[in-house]
Amino acid sequence: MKIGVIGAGAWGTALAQVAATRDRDVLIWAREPEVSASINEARVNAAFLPGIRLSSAIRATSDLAALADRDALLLVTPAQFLRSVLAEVPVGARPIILCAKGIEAGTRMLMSEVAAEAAPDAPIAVLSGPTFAHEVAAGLPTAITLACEDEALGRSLADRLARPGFRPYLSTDVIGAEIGGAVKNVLAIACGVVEGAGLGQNARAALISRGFAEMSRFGLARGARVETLAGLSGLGDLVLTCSSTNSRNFSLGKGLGEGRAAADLLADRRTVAEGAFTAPVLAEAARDVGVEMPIVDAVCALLKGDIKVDTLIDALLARPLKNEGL
Ligand SMILES: NC(=O)C1=CN([C@@H]2O[C@H](COP(=O)(O)OP(=O)(O)OC[C@H]3O[C@@H](n4cnc5c(N)ncnc54)[C@H](O)[C@@H]3O)[C@@H](O)[C@H]2O)C=CC1
Ligand SMILES: O=C(CO)COP(=O)(O)O
Repeated sequence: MKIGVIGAGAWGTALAQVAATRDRDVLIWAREPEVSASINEARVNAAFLPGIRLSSAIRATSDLAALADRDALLLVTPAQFLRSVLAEVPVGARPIILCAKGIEAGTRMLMSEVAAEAAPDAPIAVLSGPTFAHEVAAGLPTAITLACEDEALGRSLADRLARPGFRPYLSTDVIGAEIGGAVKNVLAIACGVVEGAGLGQNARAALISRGFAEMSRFGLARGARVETLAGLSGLGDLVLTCSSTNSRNFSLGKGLGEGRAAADLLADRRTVAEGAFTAPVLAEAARDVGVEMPIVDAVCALLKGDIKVDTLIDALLARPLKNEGL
């Protein structure tokens, strides 16, 4: 199975590196010609994954047509660009593995729903979990969920990607795997705010727990399974991303917590903080299914610049007491 990777940001590059540990022919599409050149000539992705020496089995191209000979495609552009990129690739009936974490603005669609529209004949899998790209590319031990409704295809894709240090766990719950990854990015912004505002470790733990309750309420309303939400792609990724400034979403939140404006923090960024795009569309999607997500609403308000951090924290803490259950 010849693997093609579409998107040469940090995560696409790390996944190409994973595929290339056993495979002598991995092709990655980079939107930026200078990134293709850097991978092909210097064996490094200086723009998006600096400091990692890349396998000589990875070839880069900036021509999407070059992916025509690939047997399976990993889609690793940011979520808001999945549809436009798929429109340019004649995917046909080749399996696609969706790796972006987000919800499409405007349509409120999950990535699998976008892909089903844009590449209707392609079998779909989702790859999502606690996976900082730098650690994966450096070969550090990592576990991840690979969800595919077709169990036999899921198994063959997992076998194709698995390495001793990279363990896919199989699931058939595509929606559940996607919801965990999309929601945790917004919650990571909230945890960053707690850090930036100096609110302490108790507050961070409370936010992870109550954030998980929000993720679960929304996930269950959308048909996700409990064990997926409590697994690698849900709780696992929530804990990782809420714990470290290695997360772009957590760092964005930290800046907000320190009182900086979202517009300033987001201006001129080359790397993506998906939670900033997901937050408003997630809040709308939650309202569609009648689910309360107060932490997500708070992140939206902060990103819009509608409210100051102190006022927001006071409002969250003043909410009526309630039962802990969902
Ligand atoms: N970096 C990480 O550790 C992980 C990232 N992800 C997810 O992978 C997805 C991609 O993130 P990263 O690789 O980190 O990106 P990145 O932040 O490293 O790079 C940004 C990417 O956006 C691409 N881009 C910019 N404008 C574009 C356009 N108009 N059309 C298509 N692509 C465009 C750039 O070419 C580049 O590949 C995101 O959804 C992210 O949440 C998932 C797991 C881990
Ligand atoms: O998804 C990730 C880790 O699983 C990466 O998180 P950030 O996008 O916040 O850096």
